[in-house]
Amino acid sequence: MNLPAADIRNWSIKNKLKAVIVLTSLAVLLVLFLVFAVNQRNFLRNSLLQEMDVLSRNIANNCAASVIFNDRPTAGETLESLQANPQVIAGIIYDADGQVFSSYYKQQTNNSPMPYPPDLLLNAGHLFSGRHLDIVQDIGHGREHLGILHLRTNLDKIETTLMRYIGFGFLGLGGAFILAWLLADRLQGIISKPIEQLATAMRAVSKERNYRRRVKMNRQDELGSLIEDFNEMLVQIEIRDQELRSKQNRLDYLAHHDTLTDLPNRLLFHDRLHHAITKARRMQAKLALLFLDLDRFKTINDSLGHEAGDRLLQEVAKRLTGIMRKSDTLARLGGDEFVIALEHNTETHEIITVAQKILDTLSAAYFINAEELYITVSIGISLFPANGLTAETLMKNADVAMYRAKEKGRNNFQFFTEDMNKLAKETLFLENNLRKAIDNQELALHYQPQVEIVSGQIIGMEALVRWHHPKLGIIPPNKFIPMAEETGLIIPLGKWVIHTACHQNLQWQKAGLSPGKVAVNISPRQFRQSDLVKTVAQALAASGLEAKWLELEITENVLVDDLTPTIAVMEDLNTMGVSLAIDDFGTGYSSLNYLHRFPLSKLKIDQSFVQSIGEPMGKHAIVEAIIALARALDLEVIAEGIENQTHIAFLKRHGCRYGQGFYFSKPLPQKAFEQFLLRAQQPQHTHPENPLRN
Ligand SMILES: Nc1nc2c(ncn2[C@@H]2O[C@H](COP(=O)(O)O[C@H]3[C@@H](O)[C@H](n4cnc5c(=O)[nH]c(N)nc54)O[C@@H]3COP(=O)(O)O)[C@@H](O)[C@H]2O)c(=O)[nH]1
Repeated sequence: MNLPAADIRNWSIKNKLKAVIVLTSLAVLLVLFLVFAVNQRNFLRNSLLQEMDVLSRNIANNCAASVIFNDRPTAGETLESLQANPQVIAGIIYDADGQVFSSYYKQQTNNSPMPYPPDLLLNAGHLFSGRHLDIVQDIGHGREHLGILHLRTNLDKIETTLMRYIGFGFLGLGGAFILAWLLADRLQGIISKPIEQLATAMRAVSKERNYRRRVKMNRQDELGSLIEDFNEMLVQIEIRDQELRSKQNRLDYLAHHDTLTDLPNRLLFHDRLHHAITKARRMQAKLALLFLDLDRFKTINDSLGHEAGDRLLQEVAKRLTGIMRKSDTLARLGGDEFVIALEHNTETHEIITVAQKILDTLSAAYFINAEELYITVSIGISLFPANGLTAETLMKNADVAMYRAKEKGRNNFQFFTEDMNKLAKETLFLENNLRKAIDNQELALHYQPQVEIVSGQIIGMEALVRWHHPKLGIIPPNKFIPMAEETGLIIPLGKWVIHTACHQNLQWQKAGLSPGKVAVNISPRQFRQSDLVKTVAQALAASGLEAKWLELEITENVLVDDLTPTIAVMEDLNTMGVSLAIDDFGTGYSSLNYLHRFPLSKLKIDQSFVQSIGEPMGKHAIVEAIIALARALDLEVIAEGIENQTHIAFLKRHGCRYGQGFYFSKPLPQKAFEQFLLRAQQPQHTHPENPLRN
């Protein structure tokens, strides 16, 4: 049998051990047996040699006389006595001349005459050759050499005896093999069993991934150490496995949850919504998706800082969790957006109850960093299957409905209708078009005069952007400025406004129209843009307008950002000679504590306060307070949104020096504003109530 080394290597340890034990035992026994056989052979040969030596001496002595007396018959008789020894096959007596004197050949033996003994035999006295022992004995009388006796004995008896021994030996070896095999089978277990147990445990561990499993065996040898090490290794793996599992669980949790609020995130919500839809489809049930977006959260975040914003979001999440049922899924999509999937209570009146509860719960006061805050929420609602059959469509439509809620004045909820989609598409259309509007020269500036209330003298004008859409006509800034802010388009748009306003103002000055300062609105995103100072400098340089004729209107939200960089930008502008006014003053979150630190020149009272003047619930006190504050801080004050004499009278009475509003003029296109400036220079056209009207 041919056993390649690779095959043997593939044998089990058990079989290898058995083979080693059995082969080793057999090899040892075989060697012992060979040694014994050789010894035995030598012993038998020596015994035979001694026996033949005695026999040959006797015969040599007995036939000495026959040789002396040349008595061949007696010598023949003496040789015949060899018959008694069956091993002797021939005996020959040679005389001193080497001639055969007498001979004996055993009967029934195919004997050919033996030649005279060779020198080798004569010198040694005996010789084992092949199957014979030849022995030579001197025949002498005293010192006289009479001849030699040559006896030949066959070795059959020795060989038979030896073969018997060998036969027994092989039988013994066979028995020893069986015994060794049985013993090996038991002995190998001492080594291979623990290894097998280890292997079984390893297989089980890798299959079941049960690292709590241990191999139990009490041994003090190397295998004991191996098992101990193996168990220790399992302990380590178990610890690592637990660590890994907890890390994986944590990662899994983080991948599916919002870390700030601990609510499910967009990914998990999408998954759950998908399941809820599948279930609803199977059960032919309804489903409601509520899309929540906090109103003016950005303002709070900007004014009170991100930490306060985060705490507010956490509190909102807590309140929402408090009013949700277990079957509802609440998630935070990111920023100030939350979503809720309602699987029960999906009748319209029930959804309205939930939505109203959300509005009420979230609008209650929040106390964050010792500040009392209020926030509202706009909710868009889409229904399965009426408003969409997939999670994506339901989300999109609820989002669209939420935007409608924002447009409807925030702090309300809206159910999705197909019309809304049309509107959303229009908004997208506008956004895409706005990108091209600057290059296509579709933007224009309108100008609204700013007036010294008492004298009616024009002190400047506010530049207000308009979009002349080739198909849609004039689009008011309220419709595209927020979108421009959101998309970042406000940066190129704002640049265009500053450049155009500076250029136009100088043209009017050159035409001798005394337009005064031009005020340009700067949105928060524009202000935060690092190159605002550069943009303004470039606009002044490009137009040639002196900086003192440019005023930038920023909203209060800008002031609540990081103070140091805000002040730095304002100071750079101031150093340049550009003045700064706070627009919509009184509506934001600016801290009066810090107001004096900003290099401002003007406060602009928000038109909502001005327009409430004369109304029963009018904000007269606020208007008065802003005027007083401006005076205290040595700032100019201008009221915007002046529409009638009542407003004028109140403002005059309380010392508000400047004003702006439809009372004086609506924002006018460039040409119309030129006419307005011209008329203002002609005192004969003065209106009885409004010096600027005719
Ligand atoms: N970042 C920029 N914002 C701009 C720019 N141009 C305009 N805007 C902002 O868009 C908002 C809406 O502006 P608009 O429709 O032009 O309305 C202005 C006036 O028309 C309106 N106004 C003025 N007087 C009266 C009044 O007596 N009654 C009345 N109902 N409305 C009046 O107020 C708007 C000016 O407001 P303000 O800027 O706060 O002085 C508006 O927020 C603009 O700021 C631009 O180029 N960049």
